[in-house]
Amino acid sequence: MSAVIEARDVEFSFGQTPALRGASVAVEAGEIVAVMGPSGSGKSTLLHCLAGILVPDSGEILFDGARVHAMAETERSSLRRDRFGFVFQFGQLVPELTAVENVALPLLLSGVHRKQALPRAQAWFARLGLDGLEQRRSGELSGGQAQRVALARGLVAEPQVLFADEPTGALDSLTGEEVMDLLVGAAREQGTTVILVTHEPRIAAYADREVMVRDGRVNAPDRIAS
Ligand SMILES: Nc1ncnc2c1ncn2[C@@H]1O[C@H](COP(=O)(O)OP(=O)(O)OP(=O)(O)O)[C@@H](O)[C@H]1O
Repeated sequence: MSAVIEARDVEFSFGQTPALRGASVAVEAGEIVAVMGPSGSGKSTLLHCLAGILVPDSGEILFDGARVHAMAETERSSLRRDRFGFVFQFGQLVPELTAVENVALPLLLSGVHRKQALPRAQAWFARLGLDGLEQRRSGELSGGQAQRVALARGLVAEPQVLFADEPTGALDSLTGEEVMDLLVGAAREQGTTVILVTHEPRIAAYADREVMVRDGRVNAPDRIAS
């Protein structure tokens, strides 16, 4: 099978600080991959390069046959909006909007009319056990509830790839596992590919496969010891 998204020999530095030093990884459609590794090893930078948020200094990012590293910012921005979904450690909900408006946001930004977007967003509330919380603002939600709202926002537009950077990092372990059950269940149902950055083996265990980032490079787990 061929990869839906791939990094080839990617290098990226923040000024003088090298974050990626020839990172390569290929992820197949529908696969759930956990990106593991020590703090500062380059996990988030790799995710940001794959998602077209950062542009590599050298190397290639390929998505569905397209050369993401060579795209103009406007093209990468449409790609992120139309084909990718995102969930971060701290849900990053827009505090001025209600929970249902937050979930509807990616649809509204893609040009879906409010009349269609809000019911589609609404449908996620029952699915994620959030019934009745639609009109709350982020300050009126628990951490676990807010993260489920963020997950719904990441998946509502049925992205091809969901990028999740420590999505359970701010949650207690039980709530974190609930969020992971929902994330994996919904992704499998939609056939969404998931790239999940985590340093917790318990969370990585939800993935089909783990890759390990060390010193800005990606190793298969069985090659780490050598
Ligand atoms: N905005 C930035 N400016 C300068 N250096 C940065 C920036 N972001 C990351 N770095 C550096 O790049 C390297 C890789 O960072 P990155 O955040 O990708 O690692 P990580 O594996 O995700 O770490 P963590 O698990 O702690 O989140 C580190 O040396 C880090 O200090």
